[in-house]
Amino acid sequence: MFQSALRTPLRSSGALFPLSRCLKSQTFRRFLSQESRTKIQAAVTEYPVVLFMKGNPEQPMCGFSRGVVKILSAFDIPPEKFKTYNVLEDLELRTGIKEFSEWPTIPQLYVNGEFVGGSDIALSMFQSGELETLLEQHGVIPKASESPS
Ligand SMILES: N[C@@H](CCC(=O)N[C@@H](CS)C(=O)NCC(=O)O)C(=O)O
Ligand code: FES
Repeated sequence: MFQSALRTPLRSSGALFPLSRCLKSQTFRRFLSQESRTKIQAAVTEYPVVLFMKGNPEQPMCGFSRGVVKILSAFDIPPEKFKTYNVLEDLELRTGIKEFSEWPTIPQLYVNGEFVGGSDIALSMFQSGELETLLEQHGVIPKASESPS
C-alpha cells in the first residue's frame, strides 16, 4: 500500500504538502459520491474565500473555527468575496469536505478554489505574511502598495 501510494501522481491543485496529502489520499478516497464531489467543487470555487467551519462567523462553535474567523477578520475581505459553511448543520458536508480536501479536520480554508489548510496553517501563514500575499494575488484584498494610506 505504501509503495502504491508513492506511485500515485502528485496533484497540481492545492498542493501545499503534496507528498503527505498524496499518502493520505489512500485513506480518504472512499465514500464521496460524484454528486457530493461536484457540489463541493462548486462551493469552493463560487467565492474567492471559502471557510468550512463549526458555527458561523458571528457565533463560532469551536475555538479552531473561531481562530480562522479571527485571522480572516484582520483583512478587510468584502462580504461578496467570502462565504462560510457551517458543517454542524450538514453531516454530509462535514464528512465530504474531509475526503474532498484529504484533510481530516474542520476548519478548512479555501482560497481561489485551492485548499489552504486548517487553523494551524492559517495562523502560520498569517504570521509569515503568506496569507496576505495569497489574498492579494487573487484579488481578494488590494495589494498593500495600492491601499490608500
Ligand atoms: N490543529 C487543527 C485543529 C482542528 C481540529 O482538530 N478539529 C477537530 C475538532 S473541531 C475536528 O475537526 N474533528 C473532526 C470533526 O469534528 O468532524 C487545525 O489546524 O485545524
Ligand atoms: S468542537 Fe471541540 S475542538 Fe472543535
